[in-house]
Amino acid sequence: MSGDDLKRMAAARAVEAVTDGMRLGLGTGSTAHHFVALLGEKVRGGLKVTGVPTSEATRAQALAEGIPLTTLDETPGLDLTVDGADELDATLRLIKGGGGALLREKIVAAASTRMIVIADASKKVETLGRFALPIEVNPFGLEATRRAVAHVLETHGLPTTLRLRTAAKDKAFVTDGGHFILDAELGAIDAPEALAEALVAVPGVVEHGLFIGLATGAILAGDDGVVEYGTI
Ligand SMILES: O=C(CO)[C@H](O)[C@H](O)COP(=O)(O)O
Repeated sequence: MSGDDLKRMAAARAVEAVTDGMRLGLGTGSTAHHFVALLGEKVRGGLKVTGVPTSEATRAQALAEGIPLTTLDETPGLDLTVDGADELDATLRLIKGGGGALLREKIVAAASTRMIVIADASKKVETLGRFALPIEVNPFGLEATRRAVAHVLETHGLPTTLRLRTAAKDKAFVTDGGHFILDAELGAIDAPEALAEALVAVPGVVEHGLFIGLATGAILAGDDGVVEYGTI
């Protein structure tokens, strides 16, 4: 089975957890794309839900699918967010932001009673850090912020190389919120909570991709089938 088939399989299981009247956070990325497409089919079949998209890309897709949308200003509390992840560990700590939507993804997940991660089984790791940690920063003072972030990484015994994420033609990638992303190749993050706390304390850091205490369940699809973790 292809990786994309596995993503769709995990998404299909998550759609089963959606019930009438739910206020949903709609994730970003290729796995969440499957979820939004399958949810759209259900909505066209009569399911009543409202969604808050975590990116402009997901907003466009959800609108095309006919999924009614709301905002966190109109609807500050959500029942369930379904989103992908770049990595997750056994305690449902995540690295997210490979698609650059980490800020809105974290705000939406934090506003939700439950967050289900959908992914192919290759995303599960023993120790977070194989995937480069995205750190979203304000463009103002980029070099000063980069130095301060490198200092935090050094004090946590981690590699300090930070790569400014680029888009087409070597231009800096710009998030939906108008920020840049520094990707940190860390290898293994032994103390994610401490690192998360230290990173958000750096002026200029808008958010980082460590999602701790947010996911309540995970659906992972592999060649042997679907495995669920936590509460679905
Ligand atoms: O965090 C994300 C976007 O910011 C995505 O959820 C993450 O990158 C996983 O993407 P995919 O489902 O395409 O593997």
